[in-house]
Amino acid sequence: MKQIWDISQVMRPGLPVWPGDRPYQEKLTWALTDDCPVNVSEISMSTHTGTHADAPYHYAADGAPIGAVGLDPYLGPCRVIELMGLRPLIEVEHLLPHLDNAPPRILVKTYGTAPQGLWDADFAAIAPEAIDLLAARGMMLIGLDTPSLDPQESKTLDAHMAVRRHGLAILEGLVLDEVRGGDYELIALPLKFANLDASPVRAILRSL
Ligand SMILES: Nc1ccccc1C(=O)C[C@H](N)C(=O)O
Ligand SMILES: [Zn+2]
Ligand SMILES: [Zn+2]
Repeated sequence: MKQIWDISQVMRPGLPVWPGDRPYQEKLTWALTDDCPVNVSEISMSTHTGTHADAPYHYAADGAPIGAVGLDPYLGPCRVIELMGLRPLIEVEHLLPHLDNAPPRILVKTYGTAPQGLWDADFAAIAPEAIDLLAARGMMLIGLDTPSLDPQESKTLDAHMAVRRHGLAILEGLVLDEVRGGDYELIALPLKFANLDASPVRAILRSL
C-alpha cells in the first residue's frame, strides 16, 4: 500500500487569505430538515485561496485559463527540497545541490511548520534566476509552501514572468510540514474552470 501525504490546506472560514482579497465563505443553500432531504452549500472564495494552481491567465492577459492548461505537470514524479529559513528569496545556489537526477517537478519546503492560522507577509519567494535554472533543467512545475512565487509587495512579479517565459506550471500554498526532502509522486489536479486565473487543488504526495 503506498503511503499518502496530504499537502493541502484545510478550506475553512477564517482561512488567512491574501491581504484585501475575498475571504473564504460558505453557507447552506438548502438545509437537511424534515422537509428537505439534503444539505447543499455554496462557497465564495478567491481563486488563490489555500493550496492552488495558478493559470497563465493570472499573470498574462493572453494566458490560458486554468481549465485549459495541460495536466501533465500536476501528476507524476516530483522532488521535495527542504530549504527552510532562506528569506527573502530562494536563489540558484540554494537549489543547485538538490537537482541531480531530479524529476521534472520541484516542490520547495520553506517552513518547518507552515503558518496555516495566520498570514505571514514575509514569506519566502523564489528568484527569477532560480526559475530559469529549473527550466534549463527541464522542470515543468514549481511548487511552494508559501502564498506566492513572488514577494508580497512585488509589482513586477519577476518569478511569475520567468514562469511565463518558460511555460512552467505553479502550485502555491502547499503544506509540506510532514514531508521530508526526497522524491514522491505528485497528484494535484486543478479544476476545469473555463475562464479562471487559478484553481484550488487537493494536493497529495504518494510514495514512489
Ligand atoms: N490573492 C491575491 C490577490 C492579489 C494579488 C495576489 C494574490 C495572490 O494570492 C498571490 C497569488 N497566489 C500569486 O499567484 O502570486
Ligand atoms: Zn496564486
Ligand atoms: Zn502565483
